[in-house]
Amino acid sequence: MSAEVVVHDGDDLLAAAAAARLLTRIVDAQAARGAASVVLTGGRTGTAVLEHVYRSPARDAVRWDALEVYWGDERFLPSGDPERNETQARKALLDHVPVDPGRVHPMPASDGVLGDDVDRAAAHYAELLAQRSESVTDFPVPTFDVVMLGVGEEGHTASLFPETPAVRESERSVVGVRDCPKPPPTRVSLTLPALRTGSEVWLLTTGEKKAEPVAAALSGADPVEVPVAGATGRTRTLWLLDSAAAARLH
Ligand SMILES: O=C1O[C@H](COP(=O)(O)O)[C@@H](O)[C@H](O)[C@H]1O
Repeated sequence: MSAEVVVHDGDDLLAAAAAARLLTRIVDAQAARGAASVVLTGGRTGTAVLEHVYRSPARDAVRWDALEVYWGDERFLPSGDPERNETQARKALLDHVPVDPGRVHPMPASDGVLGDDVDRAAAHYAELLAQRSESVTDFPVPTFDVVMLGVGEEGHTASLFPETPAVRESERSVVGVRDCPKPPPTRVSLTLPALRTGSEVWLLTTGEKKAEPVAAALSGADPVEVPVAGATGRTRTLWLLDSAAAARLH
């Protein structure tokens, strides 16, 4: 299945349009199944999308108490740290809508009950996903209606960086990641096989620095070298770009 690419004229327009898509996808899934499940991304674009969801009048069409929320990756920092993807998502949206706290599933923090062992944190999140698995796919993770992901300048997605054991992982759904080239160095990430269980995978990114990895991924790069090239959805892979990030596409 080929990827779809939608290019918007500017980062704010991209975030607004992606927010509209996300609201529609959640409402449709809830109408069909009574529930919806999303995987959030960190980063500027992913957070801007959540801010737009919060500002949209259509947010009231969502049954927030019937939404399962997961994360694709997390910076392994103390709870509440402003650099945590969870903290940013809560500030942008989750603190302002009536989500069911029992359905919001942040990755562990480095000062939590599991201690500061990132591998233990990853195993714990993998167990949480396995317990919520509905066997829609061969991998022990829940049904994800939408997996939202960002793109790093060197082609990383979630916290899967080029040429690392994490991007090569094929058995586990969640891994601890150390020595990341982008700070903070220690992170927790879903693996490519886990991300690929998503019904729809959306890659959101903006800016000229992302043009090269975007072009490489869409030209069929090896995911070990350009991890975002390996992030595909079961029914849809959708790239949502601004003009600058799309500049090297032909
Ligand atoms: O560190 C991270 O960065 C990427 C991309 O972020 P951006 O600000 O360049 O859009 C993000 O996808 C990932 O979740 C996050 O942990």
